[in-house]
Amino acid sequence: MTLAKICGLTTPESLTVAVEAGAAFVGLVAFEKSPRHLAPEDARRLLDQTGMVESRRAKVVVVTVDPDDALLDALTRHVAPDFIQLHGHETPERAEAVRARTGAGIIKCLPVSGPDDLKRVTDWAGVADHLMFDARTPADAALPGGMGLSFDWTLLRGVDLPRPWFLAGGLTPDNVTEAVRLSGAPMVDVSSGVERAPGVKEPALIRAFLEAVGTLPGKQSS
Ligand SMILES: O=C(O)c1ccccc1NCC(=O)[C@H](O)[C@H](O)COP(=O)(O)O
Repeated sequence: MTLAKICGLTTPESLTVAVEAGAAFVGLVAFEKSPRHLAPEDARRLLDQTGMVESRRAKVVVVTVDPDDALLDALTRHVAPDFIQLHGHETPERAEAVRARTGAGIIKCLPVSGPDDLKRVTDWAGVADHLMFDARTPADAALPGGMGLSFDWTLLRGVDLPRPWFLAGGLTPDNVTEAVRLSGAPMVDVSSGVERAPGVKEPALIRAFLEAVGTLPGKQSS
């Protein structure tokens, strides 16, 4: 079974659709430059509005970019996420400190534009619970993720990876089947591919994406 994360959810409607349609992970973005940004208090309100605090029907992931301790403390207090996704230039040492400070699991995103980018994987073997491979955004891009950009999925095929991993970047309901076939990904992540405008999720696209993922054969990730 291929597992899916729907990222950048900001409304009760889209969060509910994602969970009910089978997302294993739901992502909330805590990064002020993002159109999907939620302050910790707003993230908590969203979880409360959808009953997610009690049910935890999907794992809650908060996406951060080089978070400082004040943000981590606020996220822990208000959200208590299952995972913190590190989407910046964090080192393995900083990731260990984030885990110790928050008690959350760690998803480390590694940007990919070519085969050399996969060499960094070994640094994260004993540190991250999950890895994420996302398209490297241009140096002048507004955001380091959530840009709808993809990379050569075949780079990941047959690569021995030390942790369960997500394929991310430019996935859509129409291409996710091919992306998993070419990469061998056990888990997939999407944001802009299920939006009608930046930061505005489209429930029908969330359902279509999760339906496509649900039909995939594949390895069960842990
Ligand atoms: O989504 C954002 O706004 C964002 C901002 C800053 C850092 C990371 C961000 N998103 C991280 C994700 O996990 C996205 O789902 C991932 O980059 C894939 O995005 P997309 O290509 O739009 O599907």
